[in-house]
Amino acid sequence: MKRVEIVQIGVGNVGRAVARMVLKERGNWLERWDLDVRYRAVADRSGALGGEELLEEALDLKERGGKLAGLGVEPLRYVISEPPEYGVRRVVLDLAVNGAPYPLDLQAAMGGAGLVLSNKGPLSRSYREYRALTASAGEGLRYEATVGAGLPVISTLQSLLRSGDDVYEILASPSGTLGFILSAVERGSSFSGAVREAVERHYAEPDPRDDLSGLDVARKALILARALGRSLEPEDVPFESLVPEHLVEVSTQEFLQRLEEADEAFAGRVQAAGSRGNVLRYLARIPAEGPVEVGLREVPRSSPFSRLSGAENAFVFRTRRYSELPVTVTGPGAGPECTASGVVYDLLQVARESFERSEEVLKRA
Ligand SMILES: NC(=O)C1=CN([C@@H]2O[C@H](COP(=O)(O)OP(=O)(O)OC[C@H]3O[C@@H](n4cnc5c(N)ncnc54)[C@H](O)[C@@H]3O)[C@@H](O)[C@H]2O)C=CC1
Ligand SMILES: N[C@@H](CC=O)C(=O)O
Repeated sequence: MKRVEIVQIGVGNVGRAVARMVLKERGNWLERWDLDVRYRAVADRSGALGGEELLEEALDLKERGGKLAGLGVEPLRYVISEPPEYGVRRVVLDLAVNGAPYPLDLQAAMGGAGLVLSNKGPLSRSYREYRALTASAGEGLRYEATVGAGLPVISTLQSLLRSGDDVYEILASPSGTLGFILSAVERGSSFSGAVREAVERHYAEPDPRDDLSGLDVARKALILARALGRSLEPEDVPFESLVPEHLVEVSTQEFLQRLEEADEAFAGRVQAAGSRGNVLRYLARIPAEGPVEVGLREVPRSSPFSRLSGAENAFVFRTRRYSELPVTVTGPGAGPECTASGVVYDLLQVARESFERSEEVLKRA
């Protein structure tokens, strides 16, 4: 039997969907691939809860907004520092937000653990830190869910590059939240109502201003650019904010309460574009060379981006082999269930490939 242990950082909307999917599906993995997947720990900001005894209770507690500390935790760094039992493969799932887990991700990767990310933070720090993480994790790193949630975006890009194609540029509408808000306002919803709905559907980042400011799109663009082989720094991807100036500094709670203050101006922008026969979409252009562009664009109704609705994303890959008719990946680009699918697929790939690699080494010895 091939034994795998998960250390999961982050038990938010995506984290809980992943844990529930693993608990539901793992019987099939055991039957199909002889893969025995268990939780070593789940962690939030208050610490790491070991084992599976209290896992269901922990998921319910987090759903209600509680902290794992209430169930008894140890520091996550202790769990990461302690190697798994002999023969057990560890996979760390970083499903937290922003860059804080980076040192632990790096430590885990250096210790030989697999690393699966939906968190864009660790891959969108300085280029030096990006290289340190990707070089340490090697083939054990997967990050499909960081761009386009469960859509096959990173894997499409990698398969184009690995098969020897030249990717000239990627054009994308990569924000579920901004796509949802812009298409809802086009249909007559208020900006405030659309933002609140994107939050309720768990499309948005914990602070929705990280979506509205363009930061989340810029991070995705940086991840794609780096996957294309470009050694860019975060400041090489400037982005255009849609957050009203006077609501930048207030708390998240106050921001959500005062959203109505932005309704009129936002509706005005959308209507102005409409009167010219266009729609607004928040887009990214990632060329193989030259500046990466991220911002709000007015696009004609004939553009494939204008047809996107709700949390739908689109990624258009223009390459040497696909120049006239580009490769396009489209579908829902946000939401806990879709994102969890991407994470769980990566987890299985990392785990199975890790066993395959060691079988090859044994065969050669
Ligand atoms: N919600 C979505 O549709 C998608 C989300 N993502 C990414 O997945 C990640 C998780 O998203 P959600 O679950 O929606 O957010 P969330 O806010 O519901 O959950 C994040 C969790 O991470 C925990 N956390 C934050 N910093 C931590 C740290 N240093 N150590 C341990 N735990 C920490 C928080 O306590 C929180 O429970 C984010 O990075 C997000 O950008 C990616 C694709 C789609
Ligand atoms: N907040 C993000 C979630 C996925 O990355 C989005 O809305 O696209």
